[in-house]
Amino acid sequence: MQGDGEALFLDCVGEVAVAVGDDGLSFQPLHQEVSSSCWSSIRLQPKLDRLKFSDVYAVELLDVGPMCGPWNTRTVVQPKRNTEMNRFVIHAITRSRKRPSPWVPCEYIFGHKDLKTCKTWVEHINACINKEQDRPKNLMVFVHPLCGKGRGCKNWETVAPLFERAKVHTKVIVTERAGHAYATLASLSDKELKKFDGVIAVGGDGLFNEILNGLLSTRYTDSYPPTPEEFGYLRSSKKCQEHINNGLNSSMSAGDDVNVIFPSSSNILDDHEPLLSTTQSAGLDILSSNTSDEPCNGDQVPLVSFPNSWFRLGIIPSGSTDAIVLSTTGERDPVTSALLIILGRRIPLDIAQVVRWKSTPSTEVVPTVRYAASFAGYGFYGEVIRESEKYRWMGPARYDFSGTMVFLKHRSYEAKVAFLENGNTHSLSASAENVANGVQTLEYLQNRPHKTICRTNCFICKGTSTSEQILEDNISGSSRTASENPKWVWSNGHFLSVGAAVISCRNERAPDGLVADAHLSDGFLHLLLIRDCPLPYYLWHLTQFTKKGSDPLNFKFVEHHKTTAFTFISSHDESVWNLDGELLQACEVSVQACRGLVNLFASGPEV
Ligand SMILES: Nc1ncnc2c1ncn2[C@@H]1O[C@H](COP(=O)(O)OP(=O)(O)OP(=O)(O)O)[C@@H](O)[C@H]1O
Repeated sequence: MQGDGEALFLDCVGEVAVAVGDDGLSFQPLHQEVSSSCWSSIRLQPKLDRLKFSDVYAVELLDVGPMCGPWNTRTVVQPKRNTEMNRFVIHAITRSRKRPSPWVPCEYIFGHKDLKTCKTWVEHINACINKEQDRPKNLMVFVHPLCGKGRGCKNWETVAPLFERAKVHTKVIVTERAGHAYATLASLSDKELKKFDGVIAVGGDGLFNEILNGLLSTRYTDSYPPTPEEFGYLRSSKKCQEHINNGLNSSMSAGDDVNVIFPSSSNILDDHEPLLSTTQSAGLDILSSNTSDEPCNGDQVPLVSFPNSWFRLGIIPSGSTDAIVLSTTGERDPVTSALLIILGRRIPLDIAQVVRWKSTPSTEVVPTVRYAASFAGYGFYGEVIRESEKYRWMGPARYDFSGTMVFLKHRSYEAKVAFLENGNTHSLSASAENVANGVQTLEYLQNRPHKTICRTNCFICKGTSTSEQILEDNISGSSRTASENPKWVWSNGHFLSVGAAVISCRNERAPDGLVADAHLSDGFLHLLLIRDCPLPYYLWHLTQFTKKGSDPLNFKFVEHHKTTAFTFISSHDESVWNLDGELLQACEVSVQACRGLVNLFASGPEV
């Protein structure tokens, strides 16, 4: 099988010499008649002569069956068309050169007169693909049956055979209510969780957000976001201490005064939102072994903590909003996502940790932790989600309808925002006085930083310190790393919206996303403060998002700060936040970017 290779018959191509290399197979046609045009027959990539094991997800022995010669050569090459042979098939992926993002399953069917030869090839290729690192063997899959237009189950049925073929075991749970996935994961013992290589959401951003929160609620034990001194929650540490003393939190350590370690088990206190209610039993057999046989862990430190290098999350896009999938794979395609999962692709993802200190100005301070993978937004963004709940019967169209209603109300909210200014990171600021002037000046346009788009193998996310990166940082005026002495900068006034994008948040309405140059794992949030401005300017700003290559942040009433953390205070009674499309009532929050907190089955967008 090495060297010059063994002669096999490749369906639709003819006789080829197949050789096994370190990282894949190579094919050489044995007859000149097998021209390059034939090589690019329907099943193969143009001019493909090599198949990498990293792109192969299964190999199977087939029954004896017909093999076709080259479909477009005039000369008949041996053996003749439709000769019966012993066969085996290699299942792999293919991509088009023009549009590399969608991954398409393809088959290479090989034939040989001798069954034993076919069996030996299958065993050998299987051994090679089993050596491929990082492929999942056991996954927990949550299917949201009502997501999108009820596509969840159908999408899972479409991709499930790919997992079966690749021998990836799946434990499938069809969700019965909002909060089901959260409750299952939050109450799952670490011993049970460790049996899985990852969790997959067959749904939209909302289901993914639930899974994320269920996993992190008790397993991420780092400190709260930093807050400015003026925020004044020194008293909160006392509050947290009371919770610990009451036994609500077992893994808290005495940290600094303000930013104490306090995992979101405090969420138990809040039963108004499905995600925050953990008291309801998930009613699943996987929970039956929950605590009884958990190995004794003296320090009560969770066995599974985040970040870690082994566990991954995946999404089979099926929701009405699939911004996380679009921003991390470049496609909204269940098959592409399934193949990225099966082949074990990996990318770290920043997560926003959002601590709600108060839900309304009159309520007590009770810190509650939530996590968002794509976006946290207030004002317009929160109102659209709240309004859309009234029109659930409309399906996904409710977002357009409520967006229009909220836009026409043109409501602004008085708030104070403080963000950490990190040395060289760029800030494009508006001031309250000149918002009515609309777009930015020519000087701004000339000085604005160069955009570095996050792509597959993004050097900014990898954090490598290459000379190109230093050069790029100099050109862009931005820096990957936070400054050692960041300072708090306050921005007060009336805002139409306040939003923090963790990733670009591409979606079908906004092809470049909310922030085109946001990165998947650079450790930064993009804080967007939209000051009150005349309605037509706001409309102009919003419509810019729908055009590829436009600059929606190029308005004087828009502030854009690349930061690692911010704090928000509003005295508004009905303050609501939109976290990955899910509602959270909160008038005081602190937010921080947690760099690479989780890993995704993805390889970055090929944009
Ligand atoms: N079986 C279920 N019944 C009702 N709601 C569910 C169920 N399973 C999950 N949910 C909740 O539905 C919400 C939306 O889920 P998801 O994002 O997957 O779908 P979607 O179609 O994009 O939804 P939406 O349009 O409401 O954002 C999430 O908050 C999730 O917790």
